[in-house]
Amino acid sequence: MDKIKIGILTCSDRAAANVYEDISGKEIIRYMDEVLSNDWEPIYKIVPDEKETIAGTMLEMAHTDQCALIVTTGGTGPALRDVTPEATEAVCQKMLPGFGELMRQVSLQYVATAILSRQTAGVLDNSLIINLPGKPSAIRQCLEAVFPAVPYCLDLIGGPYLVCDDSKVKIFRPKQ
Ligand SMILES: Nc1ncnc2c1ncn2[C@@H]1O[C@H](COP(=O)(O)OP(=O)(O)OP(=O)(O)O)[C@@H](O)[C@H]1O
Ligand SMILES: Nc1nc2c(c(=O)[nH]1)N[C@H]1C(S)=C(S)[C@@H](COP(=O)(O)O)O[C@H]1N2
Repeated sequence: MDKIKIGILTCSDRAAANVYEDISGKEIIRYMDEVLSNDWEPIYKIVPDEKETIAGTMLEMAHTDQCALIVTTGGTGPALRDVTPEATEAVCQKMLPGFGELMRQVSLQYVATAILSRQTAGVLDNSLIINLPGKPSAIRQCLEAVFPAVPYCLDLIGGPYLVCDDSKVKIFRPKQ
């Protein structure tokens, strides 16, 4: 069987310019390695905070690389150059606002500034895109909150059948 492809997209001017090491993107890869029982392969890219570049990379990951899931980090805040949610909205046919709502609610337990993130999620053809904040500590906090619903979402959009280590994530698939 083909490996499931997952896009990891770090949106950060400074990580793209090698001012700092991209810890957050690597943390997303580590999380997927820990929880997924499927054979999977990361398609990993770091781009600056440019809406057209981010949107173009999302389209490439979805259509050319056939990524079932695309997880972004960074660029979700209120600063002028934070445009990851705008890029996500530009390419998605459907938005899934519940992802952002839950991630902000969970993040508020850790930082009062959680409300500054405009992180969202949406469906681009057969791919699910999820935005995470840039802070390395936010990655696990946010993914743990939403991941139980991710496999069923992929089922509904014609993606691959995800299986997780039950001791790490309790996947929820409603009975059909
Ligand atoms: N990908 C990352 N890897 C490691 N640390 C990061 C990353 N993204 C953000 N950080 C850390 O979180 C802090 C706050 O992130 P900030 O919101 O300013 O980043 P950003 O908007 O994603 O990146 P930039 O401003 O370079 O485009 C940064 O100063 C940095 O210490
Ligand atoms: N879980 C979690 N969520 C978080 C944070 C965090 O440290 N942990 N940082 C907040 C802050 S300070 C900002 S400005 C916004 C947007 O961050 P971004 O622009 O790096 O995406 O995410 C927020 N959400």
